[in-house]
Amino acid sequence: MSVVLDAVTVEADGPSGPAVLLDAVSCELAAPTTAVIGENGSGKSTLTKAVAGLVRPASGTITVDGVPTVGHAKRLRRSVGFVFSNPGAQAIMPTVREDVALSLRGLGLGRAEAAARVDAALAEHGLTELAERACQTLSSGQMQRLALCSVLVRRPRLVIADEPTSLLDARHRRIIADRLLAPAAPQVLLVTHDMDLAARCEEAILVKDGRLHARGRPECVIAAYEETLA
Ligand SMILES: Nc1ncnc2c1ncn2[C@@H]1O[C@H](COP(=O)(O)OP(=O)(O)OP(=O)(O)O)[C@@H](O)[C@H]1O
Repeated sequence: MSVVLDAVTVEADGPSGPAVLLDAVSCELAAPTTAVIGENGSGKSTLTKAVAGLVRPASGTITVDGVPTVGHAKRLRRSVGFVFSNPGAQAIMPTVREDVALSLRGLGLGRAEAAARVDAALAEHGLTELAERACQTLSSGQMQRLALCSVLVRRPRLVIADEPTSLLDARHRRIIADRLLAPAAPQVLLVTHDMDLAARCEEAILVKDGRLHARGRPECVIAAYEETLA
């Protein structure tokens, strides 16, 4: 899918008038995997939330495969999945299985097909044994795997994941990274502070002070990031 940002500015109320969180960002993101890197507070989450239609630009436009993100939330939800950086906020159903199953509502699947898809997704994310557990009893890392599972089970064409491996142990970090970056996986827009993970993407962008500071091969963008930190 082609994600096109054209002069996107995002503002929020600040103590002395509107604060600019994103400042006239323009780019096209069409690589199978794109890493979004940058310092804390640089605007990475704001940018990805705007692409998912969760944040409304003050000016400029964003289109996903030609569909504007503003005013097309329902259509966007069919093809774009968003994994939040605080996974606890994402689980809404009492049990793990119910939470994953809820994601399939509205897709028109038969009961047996939906149940099979939920079982397969739970197994892929190492959650089978936790299927009947109350979501709120999961550890942070288990909750993060549930958040990703609940998004991927819908088979979105574009997955936007905000630091999806930040709470995982080394084994699960590798499993989830391999899954997200697999050739047959959906297109991925990945916010991360893990430079090894960023380096495995096809492309990277560097956000600095709400602006697009660099874009290109991950190794070049990571080098540009390191220069800004020097
Ligand atoms: N609703 C809001 N109101 C005011 N300021 C906001 C709001 N949302 C975000 N900000 C500010 O905008 C800036 C960018 O935030 P954002 O969450 O996009 O950063 P980030 O690059 O994802 O950071 P991190 O790496 O820490 O997750 C930060 O200074 C943040 O405090």
